[in-house]
Amino acid sequence: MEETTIGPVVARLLLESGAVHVTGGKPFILRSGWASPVYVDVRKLISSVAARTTLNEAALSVVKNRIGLKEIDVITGAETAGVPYAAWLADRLSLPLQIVRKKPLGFGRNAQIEGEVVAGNRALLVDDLTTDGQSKRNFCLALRGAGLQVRHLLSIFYYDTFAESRRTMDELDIQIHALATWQDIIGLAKADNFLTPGDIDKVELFLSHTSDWSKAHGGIGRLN
Ligand SMILES: O=P(O)(O)OC[C@H]1O[C@H](OP(=O)(O)OP(=O)(O)O)[C@H](O)[C@@H]1O
Ligand SMILES: O=C(O)c1cc(=O)[nH]c(=O)[nH]1
Repeated sequence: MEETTIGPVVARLLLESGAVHVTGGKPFILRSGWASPVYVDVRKLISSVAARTTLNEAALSVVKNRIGLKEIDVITGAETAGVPYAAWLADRLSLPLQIVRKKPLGFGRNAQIEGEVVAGNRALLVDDLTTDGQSKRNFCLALRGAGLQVRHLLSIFYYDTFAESRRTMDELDIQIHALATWQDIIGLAKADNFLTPGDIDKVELFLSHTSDWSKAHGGIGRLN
């Protein structure tokens, strides 16, 4: 897939599937405690065979053109929503698959990484979405603790508005490769009337003043 078409194509999938929710009332509370007027439910796409084909094409282009096929030994899906996308990609690339859990299972082998772990292998971490990157820190540290190398993250959707996520990626020395960001969604929503002008204003205000908006609506104002 052409590099320049990936963002708009994936944004269209998200908008057409109804994955982009803008609240008319109570704000959404996100994983880290941010309050938000929007919630992108990327998981919606796992049920669509057509979306699967498109996302696979987009992900393949990203791996080939931005990362390099020879740079990856294993595809690692992040619990929960990253797993299907990772499995599809591993299949297309004929690479091994792993799952990284949010925390060790707590019984049995007490494993946090499922599948075969080969120390030194270069893992491509795959998740459905990235907001402030705190889950990625957790996943990445678990993988590195097990001896894997992690330099690249493939995120189907990336907010790309939280200063915290950029800082986290820098600290972890990870490159994020997103198939779509808010810029793609807003651009398409404006061009094709997917969202009302009022909702677009609401989202844009949140995206440009994320922590203030969150704090004023009952969420956190910064990460602890
Ligand atoms: O913290 P970030 O790195 O910015 O990413 C946000 C996380 O929030 C979601 O997971 P969540 O735990 O809500 O749900 P899931 O178990 O369905 O994946 C999403 O799948 C990301 O893993
Ligand atoms: O950060 C989150 O928890 C989050 C945000 C979002 O838009 N969608 C989602 O599934 N999780």
